[in-house]
Amino acid sequence: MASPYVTFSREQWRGLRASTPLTISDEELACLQGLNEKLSLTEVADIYLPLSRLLNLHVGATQELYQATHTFLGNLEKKVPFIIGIAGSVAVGKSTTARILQTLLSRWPNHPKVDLVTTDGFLYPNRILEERGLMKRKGFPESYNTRRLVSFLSDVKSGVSEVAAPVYSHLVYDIVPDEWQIVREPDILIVEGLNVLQTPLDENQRRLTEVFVSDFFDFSIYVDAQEDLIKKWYIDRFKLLRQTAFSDPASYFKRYASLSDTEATQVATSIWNEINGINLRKNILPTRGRARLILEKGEDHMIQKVKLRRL
Ligand SMILES: Nc1ncnc2c1ncn2[C@@H]1O[C@H](COP(=O)(O)OP(=O)(O)O)[C@@H](O)[C@H]1O
Ligand SMILES: CC(C)(COP(=O)(O)O)[C@@H](O)C(=O)NCCC(=O)O
Repeated sequence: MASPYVTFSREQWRGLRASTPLTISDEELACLQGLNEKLSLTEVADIYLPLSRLLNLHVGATQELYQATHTFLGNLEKKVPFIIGIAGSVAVGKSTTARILQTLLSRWPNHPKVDLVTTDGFLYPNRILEERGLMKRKGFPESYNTRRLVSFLSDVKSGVSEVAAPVYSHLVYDIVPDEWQIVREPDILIVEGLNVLQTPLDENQRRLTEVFVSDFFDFSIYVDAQEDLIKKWYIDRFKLLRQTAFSDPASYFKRYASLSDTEATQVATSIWNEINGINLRKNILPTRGRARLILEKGEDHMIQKVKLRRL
C-alpha cells in the first residue's frame, strides 16, 4: 500500500524555514527556554518555526473558508476555534511540543489567542478509578471520561463563549475538585493527551461515543520515538522529579523523593513496564496513522523526520 505521508528529512524540513516570514526575537527565545531548559534553540528555529508556519497556513485557509461560507449563507456567525490535537506516549514530549506551539502560534496576527488543554483533566477522579479497579490503568482509554471530553470539544466547536474543563493535579495525583480551566473563544485551541486520536469502544464493543475526539480536530500531530528512547526519557524525568515535585510535602509521591538513583531507576522502570509501555503498544501507537503530521524524534529529542499526510 502506498504511504499517505510525504516524508521530510530533518534537512529538508529545515529548508522550509525560508518560507516562514516570522523570525524569533531573543526575548521570545528566552521565553521558550523558560518552558524547558533542555530545549535546543536550533531545534525551535529548524523544526518548530516551519511547523508554526504550516499551521498558520491551515488556520488562515480555514478562516477564509468560514468567511466564504458565511457570505454564501448571508449571515454572520462568529468564527469558531481552530483545534489542534497532539498525541503520543507518556514522556515523549507532548506537553513540551504543545507549549512551544502555543507560544509560536500566538505570535501570528490572525490568531493571537491560543489556549491549551490537556486531557488529564478528563481522567476519572481517583475515587471512581479505585471503585473500578483502574488505579494502575491511568492513561488507558477506560480511565478517561471520554463522553465528557467529547462534549467539551463539541461546546468549543459550537462557539459557546465560555467552556469549562476539569483540572488534574500531578502533584496530588487526582482531579482537583471545584477547579476549572475556562476556555473563552480562543482563535486556536491545542488539545494535548495520549488518548486524543483514539476511537474507544464500550463493553459491548460498540463505539463509546457517536463522534470521536478527533472529529473536532482541524489538524493533528503525533509525537513519535522508539520505545527505548521514550522509556529513558520517562526514567530521566522521574529522577528529576525527586528534586522538584516529589519533594513537595503535598506530593502524592513524596515517598519517592528520598530514593537513590538506583532505586529511582527501578521504580520508574517498573511503572514503565507495567503501565506506560503497555499503554503505548496497545492503545497509543495504533493511533499514529490517524495523525495529519508525525514528528519522529531521535536521541536528545531531536526531530529526525517529519511526515505530513497528503490531504
Ligand atoms: N524538545 C525537547 N527537547 C528537550 N527535552 C525535551 C523536549 N521535549 C520534552 N523533553 C523532556 O522530555 C521529558 C518528557 O517531556 P514532556 O513534555 O513532559 O512529555 P509528555 O507530555 O509527553 O509526558 C521531560 O523531561 C522534558 O523536559
Ligand atoms: C496523567 C497521564 C495519564 C497522562 O495524561 P494525558 O494528559 O496525556 O491525558 C500520565 O502522565 C500518568 O500519570 N500516567 C500514570 C502512570 C505514571 O505515573 O506514569
